[in-house]
Amino acid sequence: MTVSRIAVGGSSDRYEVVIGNGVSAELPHLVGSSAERVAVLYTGNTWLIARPLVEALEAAGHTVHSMLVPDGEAAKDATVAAQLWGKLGRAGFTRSDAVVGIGGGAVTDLAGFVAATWLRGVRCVLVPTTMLGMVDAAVGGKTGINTDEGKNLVGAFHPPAGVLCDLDALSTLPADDHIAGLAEVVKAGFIADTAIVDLVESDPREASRPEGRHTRELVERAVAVKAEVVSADLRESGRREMLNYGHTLGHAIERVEGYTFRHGYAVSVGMLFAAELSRLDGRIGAEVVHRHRDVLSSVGLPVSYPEAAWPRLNEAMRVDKKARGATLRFVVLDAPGRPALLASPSEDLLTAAYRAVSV
Ligand SMILES: NC(=O)c1ccc[n+]([C@@H]2O[C@H](COP(=O)([O-])OP(=O)(O)OC[C@H]3O[C@@H](n4cnc5c(N)ncnc54)[C@H](O)[C@@H]3O)[C@@H](O)[C@H]2O)c1
Ligand SMILES: O=C(O)C(=O)C[C@@H](O)[C@H](O)[C@H](O)COP(=O)(O)O
Ligand SMILES: [Zn+2]
Repeated sequence: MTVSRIAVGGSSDRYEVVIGNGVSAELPHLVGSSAERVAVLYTGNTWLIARPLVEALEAAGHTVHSMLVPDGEAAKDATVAAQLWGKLGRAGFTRSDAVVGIGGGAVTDLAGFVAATWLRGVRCVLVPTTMLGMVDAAVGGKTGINTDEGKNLVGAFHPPAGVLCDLDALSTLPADDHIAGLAEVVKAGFIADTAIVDLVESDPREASRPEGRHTRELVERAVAVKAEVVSADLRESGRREMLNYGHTLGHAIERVEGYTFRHGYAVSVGMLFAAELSRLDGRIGAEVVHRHRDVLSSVGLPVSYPEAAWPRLNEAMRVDKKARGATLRFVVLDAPGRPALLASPSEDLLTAAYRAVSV
């Protein structure tokens, strides 16, 4: 059994992302012996994965508090976080105790946020169970919840103590959720490691299946991209912004849809929009835009959105975290593998780019 270990962070906050089949068995070791109490956050869809891990933690001598949270984006809500703070308080969680998140990106974002805020920060271990969670959400220490005003508007940077990407978990993931995760994989390809794009292009059908022969390499390569970027710039004061490629429009779509549209799907449309912006700003040729459209649609990701939504999307983009005052800032490409920032594009440019991705 091959296990890959990708280091993230510097000397003071170093942790590993462990990738392989069966690696969630390492959970008790990562939680560590100093934690007496362990809160395990899971959803109805991840209980079968969480139950043996809860039993392993109990066998290791921890008092486990299993905490069911709502499925999907409904978990990333202030009322859910407040309920969990109440449970931690009533159970007497102290600074030596730990929080574990077992689920997709929504659960790991919530678990990280609760761990970051409880007593101003306790140990957190993440066991992502979706493709998207493994390649992106659980890595890098961005935690957060949504508000009515926008996506991830409340949160904290709180790196986990470790991340266990157990590829076995992907066997029960619905196909649409696997495909949504491929959007962040392709993103890592276009911003940094174009071998990822080559790999998906070489066999889109294989890439679309969790058990496909390229899955492990896609996870490893995307995690390596994220690890390298967040190790250099945890708090997003510069370089990390590249990981937001496709997210300015993507988050606006999620908000306009009331957070019912898969994050990965929204990012897919958002990436095509960012590619069109790059082309219209004279940075890349039409062939790079075609490459985006072809590779994203080849795995079943959406590449267009209704034209009539533009006024609402344009307004929703204003709360993007990369904005500075009234200045909108977009991650664009100078070439595949060379991201750049575009500040204050004109309304005409934005409208033209949207027209190119709308139906
Ligand atoms: N913090 C970050 O850096 C970061 C990065 C990317 C995305 N995100 C966030 O991640 C979230 C999206 O994550 P997601 O795509 O994993 O969605 P998700 O967490 O909503 O999970 C998708 C669905 O899959 C189900 N599921 C999870 N694992 C399963 C399994 N093994 N078998 C069967 N069903 C399973 C879930 O219950 C859910 O219904 C968004 O909120 C996004 O903002 C955060
Ligand atoms: O880790 C990052 O940095 C990213 O931007 C990764 C994104 O894929 C992710 O969706 C992130 O949650 C977006 O962050 P936000 O700061 O734009 O809310
Ligand atoms: Zn994302």
